[in-house]
Amino acid sequence: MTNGINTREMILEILLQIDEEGEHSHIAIRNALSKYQFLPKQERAFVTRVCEGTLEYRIYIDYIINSFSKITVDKMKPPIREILRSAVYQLKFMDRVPDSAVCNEAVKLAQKKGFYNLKPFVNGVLRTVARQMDELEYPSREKNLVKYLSVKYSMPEPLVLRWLNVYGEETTEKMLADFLEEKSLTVRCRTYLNSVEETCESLRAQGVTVEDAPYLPYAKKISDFNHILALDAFIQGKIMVQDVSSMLVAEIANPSKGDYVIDLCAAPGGKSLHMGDKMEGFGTVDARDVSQYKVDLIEENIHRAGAINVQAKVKDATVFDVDSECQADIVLADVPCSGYGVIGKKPEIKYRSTAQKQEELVILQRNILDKAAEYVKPRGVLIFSTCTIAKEENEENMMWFMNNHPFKLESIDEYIPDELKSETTALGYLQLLPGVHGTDGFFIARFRRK
Ligand SMILES: C[S@@+](CC[C@H](N)C(=O)[O-])C[C@H]1O[C@@H](n2cnc3c(N)ncnc32)[C@H](O)[C@@H]1O
Repeated sequence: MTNGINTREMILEILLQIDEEGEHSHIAIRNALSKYQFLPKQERAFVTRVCEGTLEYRIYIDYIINSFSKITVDKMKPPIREILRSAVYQLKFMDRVPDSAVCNEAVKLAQKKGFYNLKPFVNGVLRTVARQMDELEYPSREKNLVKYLSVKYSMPEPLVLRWLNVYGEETTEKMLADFLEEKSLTVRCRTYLNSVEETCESLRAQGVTVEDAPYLPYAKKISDFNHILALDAFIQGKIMVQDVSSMLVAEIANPSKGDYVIDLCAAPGGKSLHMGDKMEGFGTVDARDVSQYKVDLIEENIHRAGAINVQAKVKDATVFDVDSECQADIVLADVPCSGYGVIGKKPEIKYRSTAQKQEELVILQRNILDKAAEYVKPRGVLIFSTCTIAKEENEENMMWFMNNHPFKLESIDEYIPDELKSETTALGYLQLLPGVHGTDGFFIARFRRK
């Protein structure tokens, strides 16, 4: 209990919002923490870790609970289920709170939420878990590889199976392990108006640890800070939160100073602003997205960056815009996708994916690519990118596009670091895999209009 706010209750509310109301985890956590701004740093960190950890390890945790409870997790009332899950996360993965306190707090919370008669059940399950979880037998790797990987890395079986078929056992396991790794935040130091060194000095002066991120000299990993909103380098627009994989998009697009660039799915504006910076304030980046809410996010970033050559507009990329026909030197189609490449940052993605959603996404992506093709000038460039590792959304869409539009793939080797060059980059595309390339999972293809 801190200043009248029960952190366990906060955790429960956040988890229910994510699971029952479908909220994104980072938004549910951010909203709850900004409501209780006076919470000390340590308590904020505790709430964040328990929420994120409970979500990341849900399948693993449910396996433990189901091994000791007569009622399986899927039959429990949602508040009881989340109270048990978050308590088991603390018992299994955190040393900060003694086991007995974890159990007592969970029982008290169940009572407070009106489940007086379930107090003995919550108490019984948690005390048994605390006593016996280390002797629990997990699925056998030899007998059932899919189930073993699913429980160990808390990944739904259909996704494990799909990746085993595409990427094989070794790569799949590397990706699964990487999704659960805690990572520092990656930022792009804007080189257009400041030197990287000045920006790093400003960060270090505020106690931030700054390390090199892979591949790009202006990409840095930052840690040891309480809130990014309090960092001068952030307030002054010297850094943008962006994964290296996403920075590679502007490298591969390689815009020239006076270009006209259309970014069809731009919010919150990471790649638009990067391209604007590479154009050193000249030319125009038309940053579009489907709703005013999304465009407001781009505007916020344009304002913070003080970017003069990026403009944000509401425009639905599935609706043909006659005024843009054959106008752009470069079109970026960074399309909405399944997001499997960023499961490490948004763990709820793994529990929400279905085959039907995936099929609908491919239809939407092709619809957007059809329009994107029309906006590229003759001999202009189209960049197609996603933050996923699904072949249907990446390579298969790329092949479909080439077969249906007057474009050809073009080598990206001159725009990327040597470590990333391969047979596919010589052809014109790059699939980055988590745990293999040290970035989020990401796909980028570069086409030239004939
Ligand atoms: C992968 S995100 C874009 C990230 C962005 N390019 C960046 O670097 O910050 C995909 C975006 O597509 C947008 N989107 C979805 N459907 C759209 C549509 N029909 N027209 C335009 N944008 C759309 C979503 O709102 C979302 O912001």
